[in-house]
Amino acid sequence: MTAPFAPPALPGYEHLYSGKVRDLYAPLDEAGAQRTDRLLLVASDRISAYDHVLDPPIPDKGAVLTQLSLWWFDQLADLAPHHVVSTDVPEAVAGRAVLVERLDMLPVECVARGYLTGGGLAEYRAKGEVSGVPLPAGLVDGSRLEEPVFTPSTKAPMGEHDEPISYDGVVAEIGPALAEQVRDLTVRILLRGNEIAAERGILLADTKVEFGLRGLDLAKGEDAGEAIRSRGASCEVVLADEVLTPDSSRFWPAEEWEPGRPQPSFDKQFVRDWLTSPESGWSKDSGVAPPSLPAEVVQATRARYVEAYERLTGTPFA
Ligand SMILES: C[C@H](c1ccccc1)n1cc(-c2ncnc(N)c2C#N)cn1
Repeated sequence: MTAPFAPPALPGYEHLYSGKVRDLYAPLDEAGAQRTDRLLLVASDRISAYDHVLDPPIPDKGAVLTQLSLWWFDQLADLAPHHVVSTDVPEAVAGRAVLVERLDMLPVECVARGYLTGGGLAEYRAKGEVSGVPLPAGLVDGSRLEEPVFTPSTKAPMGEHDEPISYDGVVAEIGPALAEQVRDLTVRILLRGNEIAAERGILLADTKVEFGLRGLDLAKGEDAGEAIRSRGASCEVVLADEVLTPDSSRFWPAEEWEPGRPQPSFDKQFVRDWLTSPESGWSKDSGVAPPSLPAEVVQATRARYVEAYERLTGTPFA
């Protein structure tokens, strides 16, 4: 795997954690201690495909996806409160970072699928259902589902794949009231997202959102899971992380939708096509890091991120 791109040191912040494409920091107080009420969520220009972080980064990808997520939080504000506090962030990450309220995160990756593909399609082909929800016979890759299906998974440790869990598994984790609330919210977020995106020529096949709790007030040393199960139902559920971006959702160009085959990705198709072409000299089953992307693939991919932002928001990307 290509050496991961080191997240920038940010004076006044402590780097906590890096995912494939995002970095998490804690703001420090005057005494240099971590603030416990805020986090800085930074979107890098890194892009991943076939489980590899690719090289080079895509210029402006972090900023485009941050600005898109902020726009979606506004579009969804009537469905759920969100965690965004401010976009007043260090110059080094201007436009691609958000100061957020630190929440007690629910240990569930909340996924809703409006179209059948990927892991959901594989489960359907094996069992005729997905996440315990029976589906009609005869569905194919890219079939639109009558209504979105909630297909949650557990949060896997860094670098591992999330494990699908049943709705009952979610109930066991966070209690029946919260489970119902996050399932309904996740489905409504995808429906709203598609109402808006479809008009602009983009289909959101599926999305992953994360929720946190406001008001849990964990005592020192208290087990978060126990507290969520016992008191979580009386807390406020807050939409966190990023929302309805090409990194958290499958973006498909609507005019190319054709059930019965893998759908082209709105944003990652140039990368996938090049990496799987003879020109790259790479094989996705090789287990070795992919070669660096050619400049024209980088630029074409940047243009697709910008195009998605401008189509959805109706605003030029500055
Ligand atoms: C998965 C995501 C992540 C982001 C960036 C880099 C790696 C992972 N993450 C989000 C929190 C988090 N924790 C407490 N309160 C919050 N408001 C949030 C948020 N968002 C913890 N991890």
